[in-house]
Amino acid sequence: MELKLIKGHGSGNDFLLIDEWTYGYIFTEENRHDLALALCNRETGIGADGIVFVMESKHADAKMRIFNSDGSEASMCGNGLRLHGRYVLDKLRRDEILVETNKADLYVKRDGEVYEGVPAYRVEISPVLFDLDALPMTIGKDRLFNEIVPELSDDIRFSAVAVPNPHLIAVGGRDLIASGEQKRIAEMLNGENQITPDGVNVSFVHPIQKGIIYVRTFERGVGFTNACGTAMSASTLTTCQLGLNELEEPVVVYNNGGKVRCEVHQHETGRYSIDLIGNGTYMFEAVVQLDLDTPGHFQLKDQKAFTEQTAYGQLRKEVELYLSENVF
Ligand SMILES: N[C@@H](CCC[C@H](N)C(=O)O)C(=O)O
Repeated sequence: MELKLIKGHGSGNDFLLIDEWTYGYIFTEENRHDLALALCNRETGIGADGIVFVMESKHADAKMRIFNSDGSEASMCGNGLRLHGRYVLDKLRRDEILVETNKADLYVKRDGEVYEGVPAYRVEISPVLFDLDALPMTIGKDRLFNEIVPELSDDIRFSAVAVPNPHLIAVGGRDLIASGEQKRIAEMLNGENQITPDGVNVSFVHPIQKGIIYVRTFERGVGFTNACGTAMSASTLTTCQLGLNELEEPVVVYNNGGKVRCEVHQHETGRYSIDLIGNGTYMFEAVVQLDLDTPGHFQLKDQKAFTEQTAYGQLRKEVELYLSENVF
């Protein structure tokens, strides 16, 4: 069959966008898993952190499903939702839509520019759950906020939150980022283990100054990525709870692939939601010729690059300079 796709990214977290809805592709669950494994491989495939599927929704404007590069499905993806949302906003010629995801219906809105020539999209990150059962995480307690978990480290404090995909967050100085501990702990928690049997996204956060943080994430199902939208949202929330940032105030979040803005809201019921605002940039479109039974043997045809990457390249250069002066 011939499969049309767009490769794009949110903060350098790159995805293949496949529109099942418009093109009427019929996939089984196994097909989606196999496509992610085959096409996301950076050596033998096209290369990406995951596949974002655009689907029809029975009650919302569209539906998103996200598969990590290892073929596993995630319940949510913040950077992927911006890319998906941009595609659907353009398709429906709207400024705001509601997107069905695995566990919630979330809004996506156009929101000015994140940088000159780089349009921004605001997406809702919700629900926010603190019970460790929601991750799941088993350490003999119900919640984890800024505490040492002896099974993980003697001196790094962790907080856990599901948005609703699972996140473990440590906040500290430049030495924490440079420690090498993130890889060790994340690999342990994403291998066979009793603490996080489904794996977990692990982020190390460096507060640069009030209103500005840096986040690096080891993603479940992928490994280190340039950025993870749900992780940056969850990390901003944790810094607010620690008193380092303010609720309702924009926080600039630097990452290895660019920067976004996050705003944490607390509602009357006490529940939190987070707005994640950043780019959804297209890199190229192409047609993939493959047999769904053997997606590893594919042919990439009619590849056409989008020029909008140039403006993003400028943003990225500025971010690299900022990070070299303030983080590394
Ligand atoms: N990069 C994503 C999150 C993708 C899913 C994650 N790896 C998981 O398995 O939970 C984002 O931008 O949020």
